[in-house]
Amino acid sequence: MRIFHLSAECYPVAKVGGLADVVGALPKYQNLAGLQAAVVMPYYNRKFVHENAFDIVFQGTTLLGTRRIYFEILKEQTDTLGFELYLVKIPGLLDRENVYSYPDEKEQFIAFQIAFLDWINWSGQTPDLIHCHDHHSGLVPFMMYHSALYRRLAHIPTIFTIHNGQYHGAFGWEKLNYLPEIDFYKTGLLDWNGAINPLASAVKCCWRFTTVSPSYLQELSISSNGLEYLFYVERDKGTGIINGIDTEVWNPETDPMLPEHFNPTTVTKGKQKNKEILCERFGLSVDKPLIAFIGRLVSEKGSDVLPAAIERSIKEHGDNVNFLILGAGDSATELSLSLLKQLHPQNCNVFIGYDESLAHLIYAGVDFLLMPSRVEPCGLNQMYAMRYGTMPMVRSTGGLKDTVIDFGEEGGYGIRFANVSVDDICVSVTRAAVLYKDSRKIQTLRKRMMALDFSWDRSAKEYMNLYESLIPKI
Ligand SMILES: Nc1ncnc2c1ncn2[C@@H]1O[C@H](COP(=O)(O)OP(=O)(O)O[C@H]2O[C@H](CO)[C@@H](O)[C@H](O)[C@H]2O)[C@@H](O)[C@H]1O
Repeated sequence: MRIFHLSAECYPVAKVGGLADVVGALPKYQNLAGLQAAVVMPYYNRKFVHENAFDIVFQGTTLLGTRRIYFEILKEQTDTLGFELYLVKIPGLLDRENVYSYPDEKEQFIAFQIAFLDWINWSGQTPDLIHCHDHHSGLVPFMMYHSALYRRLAHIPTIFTIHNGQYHGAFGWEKLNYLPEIDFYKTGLLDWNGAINPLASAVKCCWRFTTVSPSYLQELSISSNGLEYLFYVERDKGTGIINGIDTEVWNPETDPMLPEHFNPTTVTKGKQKNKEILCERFGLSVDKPLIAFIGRLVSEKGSDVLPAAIERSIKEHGDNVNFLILGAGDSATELSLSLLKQLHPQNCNVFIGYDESLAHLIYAGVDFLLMPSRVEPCGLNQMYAMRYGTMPMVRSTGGLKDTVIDFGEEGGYGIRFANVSVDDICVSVTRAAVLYKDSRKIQTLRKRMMALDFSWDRSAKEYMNLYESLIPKI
């Protein structure tokens, strides 16, 4: 079965967040299970692209409104990532360094999708299924089924996976002419609330959509930035499949980004060594419980509550608890965190920015990972943390609810709290600080977490079952 995954991000080519991790891992595990899964993404002027060799496998021109654009499809020569990787390169549009936030972002992603469809159409390829991820590829199902240009592809099933339902990629109707000639009677399938909404269109037009956890599927009908009714009406098309993690990349026994490797037997010593290195670098004490936050500093992640919660916790615990933050995003939160670091240099440090290897060291070296998310479609950080013997402290929502059981319950291993509030976070910090003193219990819980199976094998199988239900002949 030949599958194309379409995504704006893919680790290690270009990563902004968890979307990249999933698209960089799922196809690899699908291929190991016997599928032929490939990834198609925009070309980025980045390290991976410079360090690997590519062939131009297709060249074409297409129209974006009145503008004729030239595009190339590049294929990485050796399939080094465990799957075929294709990049869509469009000079002046898809050849830049960053993934998001350019003023002509809409044009970039529309051109990406059109170039992909033109390529498979004109090169005579007929994949068994096309799997689109998030709104950046959300117009593909509509164009395949309602543009005469792509009639040859109209029988191919499409799956749309929602990693983040807060972002829709919506734009005004004045840009309709960017799309190839479409069936005018079907324009309602593009619309939500008076705009062209790629996420809504994908949910309406795809054969099936998935969310990255079962709880998130339920939550979308209650809160999805205006699409609640759509998710309610289309609920029977949706399936929640929890993400896996790439256990080859995230392996504390072999991770090249860790100064000290460890396994469940050597976890206490291994984590202590990594903690020492981390504390030395950030001027923190190894003897105190160390709680970290890693992620985008945005409201979805609840990061705006962190400064007040950390400040109060430090006071409540008479300086006997330490915090380390790695992230970037909202400038007001960045500023408050930086001030906090100046006020409490012995108890709190902050690294504003993106640093993949520091993230690995933090997962390995800290005792607890705090995730006070308002919205968390799946969350990968808590799974990375547990794989590295670090206890997650999570707000009970979305995928966090589906993957973390409170240690107060039978067989539990994490800390859960109900609200994104200073009060709830402080209570969980207290629970963490008390637990930290019980080293035997901590050791038992670390081993329990490290024994959990968050590998892709299970989730890849669930996607496979879904694909098979759409293509009965395989
Ligand atoms: N400053 C920084 N430096 C280094 N590394 C950093 C970093 N900030 C974030 N990261 C890394 O980026 C990834 C974030 O993954 P998440 O799943 O938490 O986030 P995201 O919200 O982007 O993804 C969305 O898609 C994923 C995948 O489906 C869902 O799990 C999630 O709930 C949904 O919001 C992790 O690998 C984390 O270590």
